[in-house]
Amino acid sequence: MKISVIGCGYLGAVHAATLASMGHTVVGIDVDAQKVAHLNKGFAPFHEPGLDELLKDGFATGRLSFSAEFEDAASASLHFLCVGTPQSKTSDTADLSYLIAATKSLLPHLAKGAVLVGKSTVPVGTVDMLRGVLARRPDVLLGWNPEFLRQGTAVKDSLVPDRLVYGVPGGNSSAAGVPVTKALDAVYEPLISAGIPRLVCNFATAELIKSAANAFLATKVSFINAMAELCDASGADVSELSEAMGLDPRIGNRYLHAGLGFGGGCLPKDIRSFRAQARALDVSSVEEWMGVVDSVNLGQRARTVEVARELCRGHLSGRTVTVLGAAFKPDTDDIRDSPALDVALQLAAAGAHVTVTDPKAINNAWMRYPQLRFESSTTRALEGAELVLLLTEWEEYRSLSPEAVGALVRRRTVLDARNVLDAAAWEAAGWTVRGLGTGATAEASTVTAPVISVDNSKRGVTIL
Ligand SMILES: NC(=O)c1ccc[n+]([C@@H]2O[C@H](COP(=O)([O-])OP(=O)(O)OC[C@H]3O[C@@H](n4cnc5c(N)ncnc54)[C@H](O)[C@@H]3O)[C@@H](O)[C@H]2O)c1
Ligand SMILES: O=c1ccn([C@@H]2O[C@H](COP(=O)(O)OP(=O)(O)O[C@H]3O[C@H](CO)[C@@H](O)[C@H](O)[C@H]3O)[C@@H](O)[C@H]2O)c(=O)[nH]1
Repeated sequence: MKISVIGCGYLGAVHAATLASMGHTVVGIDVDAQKVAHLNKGFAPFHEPGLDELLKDGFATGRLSFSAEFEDAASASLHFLCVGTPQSKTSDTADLSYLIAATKSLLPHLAKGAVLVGKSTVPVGTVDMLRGVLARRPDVLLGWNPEFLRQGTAVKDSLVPDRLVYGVPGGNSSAAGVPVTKALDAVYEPLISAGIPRLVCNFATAELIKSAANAFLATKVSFINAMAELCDASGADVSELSEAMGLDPRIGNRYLHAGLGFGGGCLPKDIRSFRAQARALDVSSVEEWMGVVDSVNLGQRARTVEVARELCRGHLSGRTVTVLGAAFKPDTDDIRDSPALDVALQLAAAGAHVTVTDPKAINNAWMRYPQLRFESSTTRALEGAELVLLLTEWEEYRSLSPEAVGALVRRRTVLDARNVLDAAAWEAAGWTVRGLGTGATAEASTVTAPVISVDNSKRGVTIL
């Protein structure tokens, strides 16, 4: 099938490459000409494991191309809308202007009877609104096919998704939806043959499934982070609590990892948009719920700064602090609403001398926050630190040697805000280790790690 993918960011570029790998002829359209040029060279314009290989395969077969011209989408019979729906600058609502602009640009190039399917995450009622934009083209068939991929594992999530959801006119029981269902079945034939479950529903349900799924994931994370606060107040350990809770299959251990909380281009803006939708629909339970999930999440960032202050004996001003991690999570260079950078900015605002390092996100972070100091070498970033904060749990930070890092820093104190380090091993190497929710509040405020002078001969030591 000839398919176009409109919007080639973290979602669209992966979707286009995945569809080409399934045997379709795909053109990706994006208004960002630089991104298009990058993609046409066979390289992803962002870090996503496995995507470069998929792009190269797509070009090798001649089935994949990218363009900044909407007319290049004209020969496609099915179009996927994958543009951004960020939080509006002035409220919690999703900004749908990119979606409307993309639909309008595509409109003159849609073949008769073309199928237009949205993948972007949108508030309930968006498809009805888009019908208005398409009013003069009643022949165009609309569908909504929300996407559930995660950055960092986007290729695998696209090739082996947990489920496919189709929003179609009238839902599962209406004849009006059949042509859209058939078209989407043809697109996803290899996945359906492999037994991936597919659910067909009406537009409102499809829109809400996506929002509700993200709201539930965010709820799990904020729930365990609220428990972490309780653990700190009572001397309990949230990692043990979470492990024990998760062994009950009705609860499960995924999205139950306590720490600095969620960030990124999806969960934070999606729960705010969900909250705004609930408010507009006068459903106060969801509105209040999402408000609590959001404030618990942001509270983890404030708590991290407070614990850092405690570990610096009450004063951040003038302290030399190293932040490990800038991306919102490991295996991506995405810094949208990054908890790590939020904390780094708060530490810097409190007067600390902050150095941030990250394996992949330094360039994005530096362009967005030139006021922060960045260092690409982990070794150099750690030299002379009085406090180390592990804020994004990249594998290379999880596997740091406490002895090697200890030789670089001035004070062996680490705040593991992702609760991933082997605290016993670090303590055995003379470190004071604090996590979030490890029940150590009282102890930590009294412990003082020894000050170690920096041995400059260790400069350039590779500790990874
Ligand atoms: N990132 C994810 O993991 C993920 C997963 C599932 C769903 N989503 C949803 O997918 C949508 C896209 O998210 P993203 O993370 O890929 O965003 P993104 O910002 O990385 O990508 C959006 C792309 O759309 C392009 N664009 C903007 N206006 C355009 C227009 N008028 N015509 C053509 N292209 C245009 C931008 O240049 C950009 O490349 C959002 O609704 C998001 O919530 C994202
Ligand atoms: O136990 C956990 C799990 C995750 N996180 C944090 O939660 C955030 C989101 O993580 P993740 O869900 O893995 O990343 P995303 O790529 O943002 O994916 C989410 O958002 C996408 C866009 O809507 C959806 O498609 C995915 O299904 C949904 O998982 C990150 O900051 C993680 O650090 C935790 O703090 N604790």
